[in-house]
Amino acid sequence: MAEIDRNPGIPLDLSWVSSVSVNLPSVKRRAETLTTRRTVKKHWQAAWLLRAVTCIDLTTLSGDDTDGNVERLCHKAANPVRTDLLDGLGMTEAGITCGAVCVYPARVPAAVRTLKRLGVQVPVAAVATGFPSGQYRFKTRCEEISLAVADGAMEIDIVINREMALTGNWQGLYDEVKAMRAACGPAHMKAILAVGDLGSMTTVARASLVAMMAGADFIKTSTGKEGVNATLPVGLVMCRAIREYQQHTGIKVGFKPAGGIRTAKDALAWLILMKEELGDAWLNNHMFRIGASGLLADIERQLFHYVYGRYAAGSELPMA
Ligand SMILES: O=C[C@H](O)COP(=O)(O)O
Repeated sequence: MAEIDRNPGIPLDLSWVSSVSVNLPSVKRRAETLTTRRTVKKHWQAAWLLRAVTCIDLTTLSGDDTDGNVERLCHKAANPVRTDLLDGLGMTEAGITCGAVCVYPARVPAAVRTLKRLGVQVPVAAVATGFPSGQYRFKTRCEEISLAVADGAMEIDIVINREMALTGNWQGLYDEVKAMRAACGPAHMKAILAVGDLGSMTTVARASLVAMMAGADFIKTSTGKEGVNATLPVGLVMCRAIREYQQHTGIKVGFKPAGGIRTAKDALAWLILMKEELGDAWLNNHMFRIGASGLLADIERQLFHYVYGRYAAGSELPMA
């Protein structure tokens, strides 16, 4: 993401924040029609799926992560699609990689080392600030950011303080996110709202705005650990907040749905949402990421089908 502009943020505008409200039935209706009114034509699907691959933050966030499995993840992020499939699609020279590798702070050194050894420009994203709950002291949450940046993370996925959003303490939330943004230094910051914890779509829309006002370069739906994670209706509300922020400030903020996105069909639905609500400027990995631990396997299976006309046996796509 190095070459794109950052979001410098703006002063907190409380009257704008409190003026926001969401009409839930109309959001649901719109989300339902998104994938029925518009589909991706068969002969474009492989191209869209390859685009989705380049937008994946290939993720492992498990208690039993080791340097070994993080190294394997980095190899996969550097070469996400088998060479024969790329040959079959005429994309051998396209240099397709995932958007980033996303890991816990303790795994950043292994990820940075491995990607450097592989010689690919895939950034390492670290979750930080007491991910996933954020229930830690402010000082240690900020220190986690600085340590991950010092270890070479170029992107930081912070979690917001849910209590502040739930109680409408927008000034407190703004101050925290702004301080986190300062701790990120040159690293790009994605603000995870943990939408499944926020109780209402209006709170999601207001928290989206406050995070952007405080300087978030991306807003992200979920940690993947809440009961409800990325859904199209919530994505729609967040994309509209991004659009409103751009209309008022001229600043483009990126979007990252994450949590439970597992199928090629899901990936296409999220791309359609981006195209319909934000336009082509968001159809790239500078402005759009999909946080996922298990999505790539299904995309590779669909690409195999596209190239060979049949689905692969498990043994034919072992890396997936
Ligand atoms: O930030 C990424 C999420 O933790 C990934 O969630 P997932 O494991 O459900 O794909």
